Amino acid sequence: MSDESRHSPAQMLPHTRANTRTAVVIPAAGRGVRLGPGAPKALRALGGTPMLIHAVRAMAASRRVSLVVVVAPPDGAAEVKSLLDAHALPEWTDFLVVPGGESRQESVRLGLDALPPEYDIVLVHDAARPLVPADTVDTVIEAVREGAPAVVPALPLADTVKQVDPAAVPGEPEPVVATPERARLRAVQTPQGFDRETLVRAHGTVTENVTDDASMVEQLGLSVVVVPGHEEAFKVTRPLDLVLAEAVLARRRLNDGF
Ligand SMILES: Nc1ccn([C@@H]2O[C@H](COP(=O)(O)OP(=O)(O)OP(=O)(O)O)[C@@H](O)[C@H]2O)c(=O)n1
Ligand SMILES: C[C@](O)(CO)[C@H](O)COP(=O)(O)O
Repeated sequence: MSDESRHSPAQMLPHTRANTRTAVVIPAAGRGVRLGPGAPKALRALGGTPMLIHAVRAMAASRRVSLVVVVAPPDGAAEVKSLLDAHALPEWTDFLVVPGGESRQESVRLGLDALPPEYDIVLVHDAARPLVPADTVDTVIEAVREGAPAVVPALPLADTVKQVDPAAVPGEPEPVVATPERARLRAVQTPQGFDRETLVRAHGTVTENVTDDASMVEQLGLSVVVVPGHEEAFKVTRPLDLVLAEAVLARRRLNDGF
């Protein structure tokens, strides 16, 4: 075979995943310690509706999402299933509920284990990011369909970031060891999108605790790409985030006229 025929233009096109089915795993099993005392974070109200329901609806708003797997607090799967039964979802979206684990990573893996075989694109979305717009979800799915094994939505940073000495004395001022160039940094959100086989392999390979799924794919030596995130996809972590989320929701309801 000549070099030309071995590298014909068709062969050089990135592998695309045109006839695909997309599922979302929503880890919702966290306690929400940083938000303060109360029910598990995903079940706390935002605009009178549990945060988890907002997150599920945000995923189901994309017509490409046909299954949502909710990973519930370990002893709360029945309660979460009743909640989902009681709140309307679009008719094109099914859901499953499974109990979660001790860490976010373990909860995501338990969600992946429950995925039926016909789904080849998997998104992982924090229940704690209830207000991500549908356009962001679609942008992530599109990039995976076009061939990227792992896709993260992200935003440039507004603050300068300092790296501190890991050996700093607790309670004492922390010595700065570096200032990474801000223009090259991104604050990463969810949903993160994956070719299913890649994500399953990452969760089966990486054993150390990490803070997002895409970093596990990076550890496999595979490429991860960034697409534009959205300001409203912020994570509800601390009490002030909940104040902001209520304000964003109120603004949306005003704009939608209800
Ligand atoms: N054992 C865990 C821990 C976290 N999560 C989920 O992972 C997402 C991101 O985690 P985070 O915002 O840290 O939530 P919590 O762990 O609940 O927060 P905290 O660390 O303040 O307790 C959340 O949707 C959370 O429910 C999970 O499914 N299982
Ligand atoms: C996955 C994530 O939302 C990306 O920013 C984030 O790392 C989750 O961190 P958390 O401490 O578990 O909330």
